Amino acid sequence: MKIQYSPDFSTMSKKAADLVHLEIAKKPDLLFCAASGGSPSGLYELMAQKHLSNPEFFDRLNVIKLDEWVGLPEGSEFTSEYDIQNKLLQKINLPADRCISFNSLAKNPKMECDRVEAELIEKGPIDICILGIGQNGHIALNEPADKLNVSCHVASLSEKTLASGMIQSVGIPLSKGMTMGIGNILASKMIILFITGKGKKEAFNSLLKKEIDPLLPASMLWLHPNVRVLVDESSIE
Ligand SMILES: N[C@@H]1[C@@H](O)[C@H](O)[C@@H](COP(=O)(O)O)O[C@@H]1O
Repeated sequence: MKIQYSPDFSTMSKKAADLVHLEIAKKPDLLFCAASGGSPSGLYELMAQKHLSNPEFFDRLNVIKLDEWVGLPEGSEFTSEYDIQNKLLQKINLPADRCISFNSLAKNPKMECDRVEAELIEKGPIDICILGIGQNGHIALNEPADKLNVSCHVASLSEKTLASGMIQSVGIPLSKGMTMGIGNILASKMIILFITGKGKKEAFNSLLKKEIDPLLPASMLWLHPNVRVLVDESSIE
C-alpha cells in the first residue's frame, strides 16, 4: 500500500488522474471500476477535461459500477447510476454497451448481483478500481461485519451508512445496497483509494494500524500488492 498525501482535494485528484490516464494510455480498453460519491468527483472532472482535449482517449474504455442502492425510483438523482452518468459517463461519451451496472430497481437484487458477477467473470478482472472510504471504514458497500463477502452481493446497510450525506436526503427508507465483494475488489490490478471528506479521519487512523480486521473492511486492502491511497490532508485535519 502506497500512501500519498496531498495538501488539498484538487492536488489529490490530479495525482489520481495522472495514474488513471497513464494506465489507459497503456491499455485503452481496460476495465475501470467507478465509485460514486464525492471522493472521486475531482478525478472524473479531470477525465472529462481529458476527453475534451483528446476526444478519442476513452473510445475503448470499459466501465463497471462499484455499487448501487436498492429500490430507488428510476432516474432518481440519488442513484449511483445518476451520479456516475452525470459526472463521468456522459462527459466522456461512454456508450451503454461498454458499461456494466447494477440496476437499482431490479425486482430480484440477488439475481441482479449474480448477473453483474457473471459479467465480471467474463470481462474482468477490473484493471483500475476507484474507491472512496465510508466513515465506518467500508469500501463499496462492504460494511463492517464478522465475515465479509467475496463476490457481488446484496448488502444490509449499516446505521452509519444510512446516516451519511449521500442518502440522508433521499426521502425513501433504504436498507440495502448491491455491491462488488471484497474478492472482486482485491482481484483488481490496481486500486486507488481516496481518503477525503468529513468524518474519514477515524477510519483512516484505523487503517494505518496495518491490521486486517473485517470490522474495518478497508483494511483488507493491505493484502493487495498495488494499492494507492490518496489522502487529501485538508479534509482529515
Ligand atoms: N456506496 C458509496 C461508496 O461507493 C462511496 O465510496 C462511499 C464514500 O462516499 P464519499 O466519497 O461521498 O465520501 O460512500 C458510499 O457508501
